[in-house]
Amino acid sequence: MSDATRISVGGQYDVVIGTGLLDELPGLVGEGVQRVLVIHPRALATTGEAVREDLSAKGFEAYAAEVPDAEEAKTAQVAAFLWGVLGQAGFTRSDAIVSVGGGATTDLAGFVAATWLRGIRVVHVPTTLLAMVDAAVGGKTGINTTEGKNLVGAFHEPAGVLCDLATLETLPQHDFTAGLAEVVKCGFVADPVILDLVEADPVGVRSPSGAHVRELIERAVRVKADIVAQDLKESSLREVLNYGHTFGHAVEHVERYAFRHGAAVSIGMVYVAELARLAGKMDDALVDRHRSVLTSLGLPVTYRGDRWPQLLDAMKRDKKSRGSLLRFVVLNGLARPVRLEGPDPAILQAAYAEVSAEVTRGGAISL
Ligand SMILES: NC(=O)c1ccc[n+]([C@@H]2O[C@H](COP(=O)([O-])OP(=O)(O)OC[C@H]3O[C@@H](n4cnc5c(N)ncnc54)[C@H](O)[C@@H]3O)[C@@H](O)[C@H]2O)c1
Ligand SMILES: O=C(O)C(=O)C[C@@H](O)[C@H](O)[C@H](O)COP(=O)(O)O
Ligand SMILES: [Zn+2]
Repeated sequence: MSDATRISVGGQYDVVIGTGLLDELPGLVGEGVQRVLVIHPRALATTGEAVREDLSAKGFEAYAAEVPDAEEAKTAQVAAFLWGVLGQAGFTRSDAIVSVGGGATTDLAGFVAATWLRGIRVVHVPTTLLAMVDAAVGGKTGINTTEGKNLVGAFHEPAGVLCDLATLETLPQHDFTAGLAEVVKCGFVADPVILDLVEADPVGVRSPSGAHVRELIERAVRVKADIVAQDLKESSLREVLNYGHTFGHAVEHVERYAFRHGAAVSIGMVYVAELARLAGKMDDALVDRHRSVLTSLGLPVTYRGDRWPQLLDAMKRDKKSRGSLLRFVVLNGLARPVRLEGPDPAILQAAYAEVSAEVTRGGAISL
């Protein structure tokens, strides 16, 4: 009997969580589809080829394209390479893409699916914790430009998301830990039981086989599914999923993606908690809870203190900005997200001092 959990995203598609799910892939790719392109990163060459062979055995004209690992894949050049593959193989509007990989791969493959012939079918097979709980769900796709993170993209929902938990077994520890940052984010913005579960067993949840890991994945997916079902195109509510990302994306950009996304978001959540405290919206205990939960998982909560002009510049290009107005998602108490618009530049910098202070005292935890 299947152990799968199915979480519907607004009745449009399901996120399936379990093991041995690949049998479901041909059905999700769809009956009328002739050609399928499996897009996978270098690190998953064997898995990507196995998926391609399986689809081929099921009668599809199946191709595979290898892309660079991690953030190096999210470029216009790599997207153009994939458009070339699709063009040469003659992909039509009734053909499909399957992504097999982490969030960088699902973002890229989703973007290529959104733009090829103005939109073809895509199925995501996320293989990192972060991609399962966040990137593969909700239809945000994108690539980076020289100026910043995810600056080019489209909303393009998948036809389905298959989260095979067995794939997490080969994920390096630091990537699994980075994914926990987005799980914790869901705890702070919407589902505090997530925080209780992490606090009850911070060591156990750092392993894919940890007792509460599946529940954490399911809870985080439910948070995301519930929000994107109400506001796919981020006209308002969806912005809460960007908690910690204004500063986090700036760190990623300034560090030229040497930090994993989840690690940068971890620092970004502490930054925005400090900002909320300075704006009179968050008490000390909740700020401390950010630091203690994230630190207990081995996530970083500090950043070097000598990058303010670059960080501020990068934050201005955040998608929540409006004109010259910086906008942040902050918490006005646990699971009560609100907007903080155009904060006083003095508290913006003071919050930075709070996350950078510890670097000089004892050194940052890095991932
Ligand atoms: N679209 C969204 O809603 C959304 C949400 C969150 C994050 N993101 C994006 O997701 C990206 C981060 O995703 P990520 O943390 O999954 O990182 P990633 O995709 O960069 O993957 C991390 C590394 O793990 C490798 N890998 C993937 N699966 C593996 C496995 N099972 N075993 C061994 N190695 C494996 C990858 O090749 C890569 O080197 C960022 O670009 C971020 O902007 C998008
Ligand atoms: O789904 C969303 O909406 C999110 O904001 C989820 C984030 O975790 C994710 O990193 C997203 O890619 C950020 O989007 P961006 O619009 O700030 O580029
Ligand atoms: Zn994120």
